[in-house]
Amino acid sequence: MIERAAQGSRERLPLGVAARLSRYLQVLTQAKKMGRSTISSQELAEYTHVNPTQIRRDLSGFGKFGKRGVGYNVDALVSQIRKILRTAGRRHNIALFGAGRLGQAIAGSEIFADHGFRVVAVFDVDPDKIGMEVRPGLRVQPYAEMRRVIEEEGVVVGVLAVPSSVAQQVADDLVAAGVRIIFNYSEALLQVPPEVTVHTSSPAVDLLYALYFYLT
Ligand SMILES: NC(=O)c1ccc[n+]([C@@H]2O[C@H](COP(=O)([O-])OP(=O)(O)OC[C@H]3O[C@@H](n4cnc5c(N)ncnc54)[C@H](O)[C@@H]3O)[C@@H](O)[C@H]2O)c1
Repeated sequence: MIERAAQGSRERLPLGVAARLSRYLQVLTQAKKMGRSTISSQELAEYTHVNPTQIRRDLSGFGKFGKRGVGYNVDALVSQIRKILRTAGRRHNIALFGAGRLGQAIAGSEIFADHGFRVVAVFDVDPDKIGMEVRPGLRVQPYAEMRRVIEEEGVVVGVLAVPSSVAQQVADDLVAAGVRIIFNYSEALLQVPPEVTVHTSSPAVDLLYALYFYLT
C-alpha cells in the first residue's frame, strides 16, 4: 500500500510512516551486519517498539518478501525501504560544525556511514583546530569558508557539535547557505523557517523514551 502511494509520484509519505520505515531500516541494517538473512515482524516489533500489526500493515506492500513462519528477507526489505525513502543509491553529504570532543568523535567514526551519509567537511573557528586531520583525508576548515564548501560539495545536512551559545548563529548561516536539514547535538532550541527540519539528538531524552517502555 505504501509502495503504491510512494512509487511513481513525488508525493511525500506521511511523517509517521516515514519515521517508522526509518526505524525498521535501522534494525534491518543492524541485523544485516550481524549476518541475519531473515527477520520476523515480531522481532522487528521488539526492536522498534512498533506493534506487529502496524508493522505488517506498513509492510503489506512487500508481501512477497514476508513469508509466514520465515519472516522478511532482510536484503530485499532493506532495498525496498530505501527505494521508498528515496535513499537508494544516493550519497548524502554532511557538513560538521565544531571539531571539539564530540565533533572529532563523530568525524572519526562511522556513525553516519550507513545509508549513504558521509561527512565531507568539518568547520571550526579555533585557529588551533583548523588544518587538523580528523579522518584520513579530512581536515578542519575555517568556518568562514562554510558557504563556498557547502555549495561545492552539495551538502544537504548540517550537524551541530558546537557550544549552545553559537548554535543559532550556525543554524542561521546554514539556512542562508540553503541547507534544509540540521542535526543538532547542542542543547539550544533552534529557530528555523518551516521548510527546514531540525533533529535534536539528546541521549537523556532517548533514555526517557526507553524508560517509558520499561515502566509500562
Ligand atoms: N547530544 C549529545 O549526545 C552530546 C554529547 C556531547 C556533547 N554535546 C553537545 O555538543 C556540543 C559540543 O560539545 P563538545 O564537548 O565537543 O565541546 P567542545 O568545547 O569540545 O567543542 C566545541 C567546538 O566548537 C567550536 N566552535 C565554537 N564556535 C563555533 C562556530 N561558530 N563554528 C564552528 N565551530 C565552532 C569550538 O572551537 C570547539 O572546537 C555542545 O553543545 C555539547 O553540549 C551533545
